[in-house]
Amino acid sequence: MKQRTIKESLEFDGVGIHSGERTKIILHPEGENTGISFYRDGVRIPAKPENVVNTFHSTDLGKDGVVVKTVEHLLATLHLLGISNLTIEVQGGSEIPIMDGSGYFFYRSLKDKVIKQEEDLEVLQIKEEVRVQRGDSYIVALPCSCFEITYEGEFQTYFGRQKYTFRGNARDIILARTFCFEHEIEFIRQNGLGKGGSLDNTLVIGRDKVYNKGGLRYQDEPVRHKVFDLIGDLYLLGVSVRGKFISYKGGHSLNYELVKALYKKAVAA
Ligand SMILES: O=C(NO)C1(CSc2ccc(Oc3ccc(Cl)cc3)cc2)CCOCC1
Ligand SMILES: [Zn+2]
Repeated sequence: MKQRTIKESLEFDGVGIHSGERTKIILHPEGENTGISFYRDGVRIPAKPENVVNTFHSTDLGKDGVVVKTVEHLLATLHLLGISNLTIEVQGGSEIPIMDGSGYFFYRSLKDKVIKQEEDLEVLQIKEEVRVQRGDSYIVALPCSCFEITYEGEFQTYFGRQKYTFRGNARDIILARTFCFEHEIEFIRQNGLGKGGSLDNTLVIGRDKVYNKGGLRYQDEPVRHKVFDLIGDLYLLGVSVRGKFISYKGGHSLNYELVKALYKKAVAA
């Protein structure tokens, strides 16, 4: 697979779901082998595992005291489009705009601007089983020439146990929004998070219904979004990944444990 960037700079405006800050991001094309970096307040923060500073309800990067929050949905969209050379300049706030809670607005604007470059993108091929576990949550990476992700969640409320397997088609997950349970909101807000959260950018799930007027975009929207999150967190590896991933109740923290384990193996290889 060839490396890719975009043919011209692109801007997105919006609110950060946790900070509530209004932020503008400007995506700039970059040459081959540059990788993906965020740029804020004069600091360049490569999208790499060593720059992860928080994984509680989002994946945040930081370097030299500068933080860029909630990078996962943009990284997932870039991963799906195979864009691997880009600088994301962050102006105004510290958080990537949540848009409608899914990758749709990023994907819609980016997909027609992708350009192939000369050099190949490195591929990380899973050669042996890698497993990370925390409590009863686990993620297993297995050898496969494919790129396949299965997520199984135990959702309180009427969703109960849901399972979804992604086999590579962006359209199957790009509309899946971030979500929360109505009874979680108070806790999230007490922790100073969710200041920009609303029914416009989050699927809010009650005991026996969703509060969003339009209802669900897919009947299993929450598990599809969890797959989308893992696709974003996996892109911190900065390469194309080949393997079969199975996540049982995983989240950003466990995704990050897996990324560190894979990164360590890849560097050792
Ligand atoms: O998508 C995610 N990460 O990328 C998750 C984000 S959790 C999350 C939960 C709630 C929030 O604030 C809100 C406050 C009030 C309202 Cl009305 C709506 C939202 C904000 C965020 C969900 C899937 O599991 C991983 C975490
Ligand atoms: Zn998410």
